[in-house]
Amino acid sequence: MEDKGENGQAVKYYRLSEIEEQNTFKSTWIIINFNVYDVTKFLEEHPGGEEVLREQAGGDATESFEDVGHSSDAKEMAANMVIGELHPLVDKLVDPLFGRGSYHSYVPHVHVRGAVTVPPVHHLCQSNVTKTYRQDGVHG
Ligand code: HEM
Repeated sequence: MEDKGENGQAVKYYRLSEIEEQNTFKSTWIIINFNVYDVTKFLEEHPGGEEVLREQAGGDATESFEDVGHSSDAKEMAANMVIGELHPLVDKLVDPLFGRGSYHSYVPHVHVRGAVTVPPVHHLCQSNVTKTYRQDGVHG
């Protein structure tokens, strides 16, 4: 699926299942903040070592990336490795409470358009909260 990004350029969206397959030395992708990074060529150059990247291969590395407190230089380097974004629709049925720990970080991106999966109730509530104000000033 392609779409227009903020700067008008085409954005490539990858399904989680596609990303999960890219976990080999031949092709190593990671997700950070819904962006998909191809770090295959960077493995050996990574100052933190290739092992930490390999451990996150095919999955969501947002938390580990943030925990390290990477410098702004590191963030710039990462920006050059972006190949696309995580697809906004979750394509797998994952138990929201007992499944992968990283599931929750995908949830805010989920738009329910007849999708196979339903975000946890509290997220639905958040997006459905609407306030109506009646003309007599009483909050409905
Ligand atoms: C595209 C993604 C990444 C890029 C471009 C990147 C880049 C860098 C750079 C430039 C450094 C040197 C220190 C700094 O400038 O902050 C560094 C250190 C480090 N990185 Fe990454 N990194 C990436 C992803 C990750 C991930 C996903 C992890 C954890 C799983 C990780 C773990 C570390 C660790 C442990 C260090 C060493 C910190 C230290 O020695 O104090 N990095 N990384």
